Amino acid sequence: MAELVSEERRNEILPGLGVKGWVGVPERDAIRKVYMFGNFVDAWGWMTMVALHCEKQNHHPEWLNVYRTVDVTLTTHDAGGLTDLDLRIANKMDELAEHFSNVSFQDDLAEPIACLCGTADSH
Ligand SMILES: C[C@H](O)[C@H](O)[C@H]1CNC2=NC(N)=NC(=O)C2=N1
Repeated sequence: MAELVSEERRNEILPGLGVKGWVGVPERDAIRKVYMFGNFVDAWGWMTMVALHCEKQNHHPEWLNVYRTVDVTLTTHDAGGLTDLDLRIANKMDELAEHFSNVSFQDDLAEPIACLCGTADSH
């Protein structure tokens, strides 16, 4: 089974994801990003590309689409928190979003990603 990301690796990786709009989820060992695409078709197209990738990896996001926004939460249910699978999928999501013009992310989400540094120790 995939292991929770170590504190050392969190300190190394999470700040970079934070710059790209990923935040921590209150009370959960999970990361979240709200993408805003140019329109619904782009949002859905991106979700389709991501879904095929996730199915291949057998690792699936919690996500919600409303019109041109996609609110994504990543965590590994089997492990009860963040694993490398989540970090890899987060990077893949950002990479696939680059195929679209006029994409942004919501940057006023509450919880800074740094709050997840060290969370692995408490499990
Ligand atoms: C049986 C199957 O491998 C598991 O249920 C997979 C499927 N996709 C998953 N996705 C996520 N996000 N977490 C999991 O623990 C998980 N487990």
